[in-house]
Amino acid sequence: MSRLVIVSNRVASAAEGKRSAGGLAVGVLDALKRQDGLWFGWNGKIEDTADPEVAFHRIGRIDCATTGLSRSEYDLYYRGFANGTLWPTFHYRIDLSRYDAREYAGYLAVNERLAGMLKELVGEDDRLWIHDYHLIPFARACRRLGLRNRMGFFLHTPFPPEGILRTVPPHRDLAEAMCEYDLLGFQTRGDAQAFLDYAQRRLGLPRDGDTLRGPSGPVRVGHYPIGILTDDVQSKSKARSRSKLVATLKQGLQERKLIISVDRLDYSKGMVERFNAFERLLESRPAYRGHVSFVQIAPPSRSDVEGYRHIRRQLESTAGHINGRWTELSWTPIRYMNRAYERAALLSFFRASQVGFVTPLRDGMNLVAKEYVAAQDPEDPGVLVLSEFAGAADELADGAIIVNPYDIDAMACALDQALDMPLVERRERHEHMMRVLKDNSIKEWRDHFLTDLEPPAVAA
Ligand SMILES: O=P(O)(O)OC[C@H]1O[C@H](O[C@H]2O[C@H](CO)[C@@H](O)[C@H](O)[C@H]2O)[C@H](O)[C@@H](O)[C@@H]1O
Ligand SMILES: O=c1ccn([C@@H]2O[C@H](COP(=O)(O)OP(=O)(O)O)[C@@H](O)[C@H]2O)c(=O)[nH]1
Repeated sequence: MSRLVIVSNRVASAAEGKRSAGGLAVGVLDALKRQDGLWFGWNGKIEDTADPEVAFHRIGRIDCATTGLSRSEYDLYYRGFANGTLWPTFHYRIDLSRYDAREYAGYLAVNERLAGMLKELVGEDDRLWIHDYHLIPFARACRRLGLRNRMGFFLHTPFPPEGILRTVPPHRDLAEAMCEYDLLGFQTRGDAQAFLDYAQRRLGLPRDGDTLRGPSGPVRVGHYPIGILTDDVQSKSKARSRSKLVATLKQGLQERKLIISVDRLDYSKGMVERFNAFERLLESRPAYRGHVSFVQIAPPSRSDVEGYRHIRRQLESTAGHINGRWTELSWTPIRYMNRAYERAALLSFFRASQVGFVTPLRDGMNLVAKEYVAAQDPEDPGVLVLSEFAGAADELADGAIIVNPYDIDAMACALDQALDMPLVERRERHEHMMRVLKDNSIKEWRDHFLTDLEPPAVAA
């Protein structure tokens, strides 16, 4: 029988429900919960052994197989090409991107090693679903080893337009490697279109509707916006709304309104601009001084990559400056926390807040935006202020207040509008967004992708 085999750099840890601060692991775990399958990838550890092995653990019905990375693999593949070159470029930050041919060679080598390990674990009928920018050449490595399985690839980040992609020297090799998959999935129509444009113009591939004629066969291209377990988020946030943590949060607020943001500490998330917008609100509308608090939860991420160390210093100094200027004996305007919370706790914080402030400069989807909406009390919902550059804006534009995260004044106005929005309008907007989230939950994401991965029916 055919099994679903998921391959991603990040695999959820054995203790399901443990703190997890990344959307890919959260999304894949939710998608696999209802189905038997195998999930293969990195165990998150640096292990200096000449002969890395595969270890197995189970999360519910899911078998997980993981392996370590050696120090040099970690440096070249994860810290180097994946997060020092591809991540910034795919988020339109070519100023933060660098290129080193040795890192690219290391990236290819890790893909080959992982493909070799996976070969021993899969049957010939298994469907392979590969995730994210770490593993672009994975299908090509598998094909070279003789694997003929159907293979689909889903990119969780944005895919940039040609002019930006071409700043990565091996751009052509990467795009050709993408054409070894049977199906390529992107978060938004715009991302899918950017890839199709590149493949047609630069690789000269003929196109038939949503399918490219690649050198090794047809490559179907589509967009599959990742969703959440909407009902589950709703019930968890309600169940936790009377927890000790929420009581502590409310005690600290003392009836003040709460603006909340949650992001991995990443330069793509637009946190400096967001802090500045909050300060602009205090400057321009004095009535809010002492009456609104902003909580930013930002667990550290990839802290051994230079761009991340820099943004951390910048945020510390910006938050310090704003709090130094505005804090009163009984009120601290920004509470900036570099720690992760369990997801259920975050959902209960969302429900206790009046505004979800989600303003990335660029983001593949941003699951926090969707979780914020689903976590609200439908009778008295908070308002989502959302960047137009988050993938989630394609679906939530009619219910959220959409902002340009580079426009500090406009973001301050949006906060004012959100804090002051009448109940009737908040309910209408929330209802609208909930319909969208229920119609495109994580189940639809998985089912649409896997249906499209099936081979086309052969005419009798
Ligand atoms: O694995 P890490 O290096 O610790 O980083 C965490 C994950 O970050 C990124 O998540 C993306 O996927 C989300 C779900 O589709 C999406 O909402 C978000 O916009 C993306 O940024 C990254 O793409 C993952 O590979 C990482 O595991
Ligand atoms: O302290 C934290 C911070 C984040 N998250 C979860 O991590 C995911 C972040 O996904 P998102 O798509 O917003 O961004 P990413 O970090 O993947 O770029 C969401 O499900 C959050 O609820 C969490 O569980 N604990």
